Amino acid sequence: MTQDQLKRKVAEASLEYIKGYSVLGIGTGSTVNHLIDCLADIKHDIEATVSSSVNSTERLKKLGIPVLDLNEVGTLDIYLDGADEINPHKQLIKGGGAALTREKIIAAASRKFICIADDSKCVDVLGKFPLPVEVIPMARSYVARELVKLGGQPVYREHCVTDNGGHILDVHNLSIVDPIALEKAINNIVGVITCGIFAMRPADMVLLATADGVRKID
Ligand SMILES: O=C[C@H](O)[C@H](O)[C@H](O)COP(=O)(O)O
Repeated sequence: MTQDQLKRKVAEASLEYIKGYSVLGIGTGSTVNHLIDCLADIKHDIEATVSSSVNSTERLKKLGIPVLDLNEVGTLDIYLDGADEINPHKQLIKGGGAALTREKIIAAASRKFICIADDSKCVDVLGKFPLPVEVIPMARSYVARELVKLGGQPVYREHCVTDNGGHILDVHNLSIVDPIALEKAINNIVGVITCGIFAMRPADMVLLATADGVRKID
């Protein structure tokens, strides 16, 4: 089975877990794109969504699924999103698609965060995937120097402007043994909007597609 087929499989499996919820938080990325396609079949049960990116918003609206501003909704019952890396504590690296800040806001504002992914995303220690850090553009080189002091090798993601007008630094060579401490340290650098470590607010449940089926990690 290809990685894309696994993504489809886990997206389909996640429908079971959104039954009974009429307002859904929807993430960003290729796994979520499969989920959005699957939502088309059950769109009459969905009152509205809150989306973490312009891309997901456009896809949802194309299907006729309403998208609301998070400010209008308040606390969300459920949020579904993919990940770039997942450790055994359900802590994540996210932001490969540059949507990390809005994703982190929706995750923080949600009672339950279900991460959907294929099993290639599982690691023991986070950091093999270069850590995305969203920065205010004028702070880019200052933040990069501070990230070097933390042991990383930041690389500017050229031609990428986030939905918030931010720039992305992808930080290589980090072995993230204490994800909460590093998340706090990076978020404390002046000019950082947020970093792609989701450790202070990890996923509550991970649905993982494997060649043998979808595994639930609760
Ligand atoms: O910014 C993008 C997001 O964090 C995605 O959820 C993450 O990159 C995983 O994407 P995909 O489902 O395409 O592997």
